[in-house]
Amino acid sequence: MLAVVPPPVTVRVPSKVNLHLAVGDVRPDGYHELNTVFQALSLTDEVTVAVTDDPGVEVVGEGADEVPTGPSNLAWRAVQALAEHVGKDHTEPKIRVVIRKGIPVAGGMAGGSADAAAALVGLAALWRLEIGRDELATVAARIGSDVPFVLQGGTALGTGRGEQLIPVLTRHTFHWVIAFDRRGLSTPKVFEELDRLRSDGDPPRIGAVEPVLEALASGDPRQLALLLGNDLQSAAISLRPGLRRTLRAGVNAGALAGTVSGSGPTCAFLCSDGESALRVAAELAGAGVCRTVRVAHGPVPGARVIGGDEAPRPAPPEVHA
Ligand SMILES: C[C@@](CO)(OP(=O)(O)O)[C@H](O)COP(=O)(O)OP(=O)(O)OC[C@H]1O[C@@H](n2ccc(N)nc2=O)[C@H](O)[C@@H]1O
Ligand SMILES: Nc1ncnc2c1ncn2[C@@H]1O[C@H](COP(=O)(O)OP(=O)(O)O)[C@@H](O)[C@H]1O
Repeated sequence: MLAVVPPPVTVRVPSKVNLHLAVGDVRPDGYHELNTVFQALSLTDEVTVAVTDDPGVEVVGEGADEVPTGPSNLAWRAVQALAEHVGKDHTEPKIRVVIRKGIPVAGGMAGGSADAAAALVGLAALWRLEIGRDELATVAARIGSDVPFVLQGGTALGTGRGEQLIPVLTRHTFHWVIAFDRRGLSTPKVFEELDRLRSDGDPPRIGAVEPVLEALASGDPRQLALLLGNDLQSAAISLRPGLRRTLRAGVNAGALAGTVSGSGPTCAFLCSDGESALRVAAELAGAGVCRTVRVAHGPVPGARVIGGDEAPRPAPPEVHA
C-alpha cells in the first residue's frame, strides 16, 4: 500500500516588542527574573514544514545569511523537541523546514523564537497531533524564554524568565515604526552588560507595571507612550551608543515615544495612528540613523497556519535609509 504524504503546512508568526521590561536579579540557573509586557507585531516570519527524504533547514529573506541552518537553528530545535515529546525519531526527523524571514535577526524582536513557535504549530498540523496550546507552550518554553509568547500572540504579561504568561485584553490597535540596526546584538551579552552596569553603579530602573496595563485598557497611545520602559535599554546603548541618536531621530520625526525592543538593537516607535506612522517612517528613513525602517501594528495573533488562499504575504512597507 502507498503511504500518503501530507501536504506541506505554512505558519505565519509575529515578532514582539516589550512595552515594559523590568529585569530583576539573576537566578541560580543564570536567567534573570523578568516582569514584562509583550505585544505581538505584524512584522512576521513564515515557516513551511514538509515531510521529506532530505531533512534540514533553508532560510531566505531578511538577514538570512546570519541564520544558522544546522542543529542550532531554533526552528530545527523545535522540530527535535516536539518529535521527542511525542515519541517520534528526534535524532533525524524526516522534516524539511523553509523559513521566510521578515523579522530582523538578533534584533530583540524574538525572530528565532518566532520560527521555533511556527515550527511547533506547523508540525502539530502536519503530524495531526492531538496536542493543546498549553502542552505546545510547555515544549516551547524548553526552547527559549520568548517562544511561548510568540506562540500565543496578542498582548501579555510575562513573568519568571518571560515564559509564564497572562493575556492582557486590549481593544485598541497600536501603530509602530520599527528601525532595524545594521548589525544584531547578542541577548546574553546585553544581560551581562546590565549586570556589569549594576555592579558598578545604579542605572535607573523602570517603574511599576500597573500603569502600563491601565494605559493598554484605555487604548490611548499618548498615555502608553509616557510609560514605555526597558531596563535593558541602558545596557544596549552602552554596547551600541549610536542607538541614542536613533531614539532621538524617531521622536524628532514625530513619534510619541521610542524604546529599544528587548535586548535590541531594533528600536520601536509608538505613533498616534497609522498615517502618522507612515510619515514618521519616511522621515526616519531619511535621517540615516538605521539600515531599514518598517511600519507595523499590534496586537496581532500568535503563530497560526495560513490556508491555501492566504499565499505567503509580501513584506510590509519598507523604506531604506
Ligand atoms: C530579552 C528578551 C525580552 O523579551 O527578548 P530578546 O531581546 O532576546 O528578543 C528575552 O528575555 C530573551 O528571550 P530569549 O531570546 O528566548 O532568550 P533565551 O534563549 O531564553 O536565553 C538566552 C540568554 O539570555 C539571558 N536571559 C534570557 C532571559 C532571561 N529572563 N534572563 C536572561 O538572563 C541568559 O543569558 C540566557 O542564556
Ligand atoms: N530561525 C532563526 N532565526 C534567527 N536567528 C536564529 C534562528 N535560529 C537560531 N538563531 C540564532 O539566534 C540568535 C538570536 O536571534 P533572534 O532570535 O533573531 O534574536 P533576539 O533574541 O535578539 O530576538 C541569532 O544570532 C542566530 O544566530
